[in-house]
Amino acid sequence: MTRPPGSGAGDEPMIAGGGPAAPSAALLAETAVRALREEALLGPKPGLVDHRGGGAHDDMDLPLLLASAEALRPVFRAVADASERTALGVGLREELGRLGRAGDRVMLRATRGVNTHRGALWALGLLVAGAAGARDEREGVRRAARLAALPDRRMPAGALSNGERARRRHGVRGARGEAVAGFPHVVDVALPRLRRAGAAGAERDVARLDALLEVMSLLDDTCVLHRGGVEGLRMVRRGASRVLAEGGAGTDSGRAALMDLDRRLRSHRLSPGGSGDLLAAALFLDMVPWPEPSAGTGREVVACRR
Ligand SMILES: CC(C)(COP(=O)(O)OP(=O)(O)OC[C@H]1O[C@@H](n2cnc3c(N)ncnc32)[C@H](O)[C@@H]1O)[C@@H](O)C(=O)NCCC(=O)NCCS
Ligand SMILES: Nc1ncnc2c1ncn2[C@@H]1O[C@H](COP(=O)(O)OP(=O)(O)OP(=O)(O)O)[C@@H](O)[C@H]1O
Repeated sequence: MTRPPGSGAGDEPMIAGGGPAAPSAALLAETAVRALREEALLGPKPGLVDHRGGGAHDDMDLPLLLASAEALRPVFRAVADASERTALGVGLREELGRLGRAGDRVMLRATRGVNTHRGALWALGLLVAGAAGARDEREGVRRAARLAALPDRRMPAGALSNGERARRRHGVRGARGEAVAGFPHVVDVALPRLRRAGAAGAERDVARLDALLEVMSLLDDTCVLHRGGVEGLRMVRRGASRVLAEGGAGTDSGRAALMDLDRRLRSHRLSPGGSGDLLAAALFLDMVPWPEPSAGTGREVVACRR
C-alpha cells in the first residue's frame, strides 16, 4: 500500500553504521495517533464511527474519535519512553499497566465519559511498546505479545468488564487473548490482505475496507458478543464474508452488500469495535519505519479460522 509522505522507511535518518535509525518515541506516538485517525476517517465502515456519523453508537461521532486519538498522543509517548528505558519484563509490564489505566482516564476526560478507544489503546499501546527497540515488524509484534502475557500484579480487581463477561459466557479469548497470541488477526489476516491489495494496485481505502471486512468475518469480537450475543456475532461475520464474496468494497455488488450490512448493524446496535481496533493496529505496523524492514511478516495462514 502507499505510504503517506514522511512515514516511509526511506525518509528516515541514517545512522553511522549505514542502517536507518530506530524510530524515536515521538515518532512512534505520532504513528499510533495517525493509525487511529486513519481508521476513524476510513469509510463507509459497517457499524463503526466514520465521516457519516456514529454508526451503531449514538454517543460517538468523528470529531469525538479524532479528539480522543489526539488526547492519547502523550500516553503513547510515555509508553514508548518507558519501553526504551526498561528491559522487557514484569517491571515494564506493570509500568505499561499503570500508563494504560491512566490513558483510559485521559480518554474518558477528552470524551466526557465515552469509551472511544479502550480496546485500541490496549492493542496499540502494546505494539508501540514492542516497537520501541525492535529491529523489525516481527520482533515488534513478538515483544508486544510477550508483554501482554506477563502478569500485572498492580491490576485492580474492579468490576467485571463487558469483555470479561462475554469471554466467560462464550468461551472466547477477547482482546487480551488476541494480544497474547501475537495478534493473529493483524499479522495473518489484515496485513497480508492490505499488502496483497496494495501490490495489485487496489485503491488504498478499498484495500483498508476489505482488510477490515476480512477481520470482521473471522474475529470473536467481545464488543459484538456483549451487545448481540452469538446471533449478533453471526450477523457480523456472515455479513462481512458476503461483502467479500460479492467482490469486496471496490465493486458495485460488494458495495451494495456493505451498505446493507451497515444498515443492519446500525439497526441492531452492533459495533464491530474490536475489528476497528485491529485495523488500526495493522495500519500502525504498516506505517512504522522499522530499522530493518522485512518483506512482510504475515505467515499467510489463517491460524484463527475455526
Ligand atoms: C485488555 C483490555 C482491553 C480490557 O479488556 P476487556 O475485554 O476486559 O475490556 P472491555 O470490554 O472494556 O474492552 C475490550 C475491547 O477490546 C476490543 N476487542 C473485543 N474483542 C476483541 C478481540 N477478539 N480482539 C481484539 N480486540 C477485541 C473491543 O474494542 C472492546 O471494546 C484493557 O483495557 C486492559 O486490561 N487494560 C489495562 C491497561 C494495560 O495493561 N495496558 C497496557 C497497554 S498500554
Ligand atoms: N471507528 C470506530 N467506531 C467505534 N468504535 C471503535 C472504532 N474503532 C475502534 N473502536 C473500538 O470499539 C470499542 C467500542 O466500545 P463498546 O461498544 O464496547 O463501548 P462501550 O460504551 O464500552 O459499550 P456499550 O456501549 O455496549 O455499553 C472501543 O473500545 C474502541 O476501541
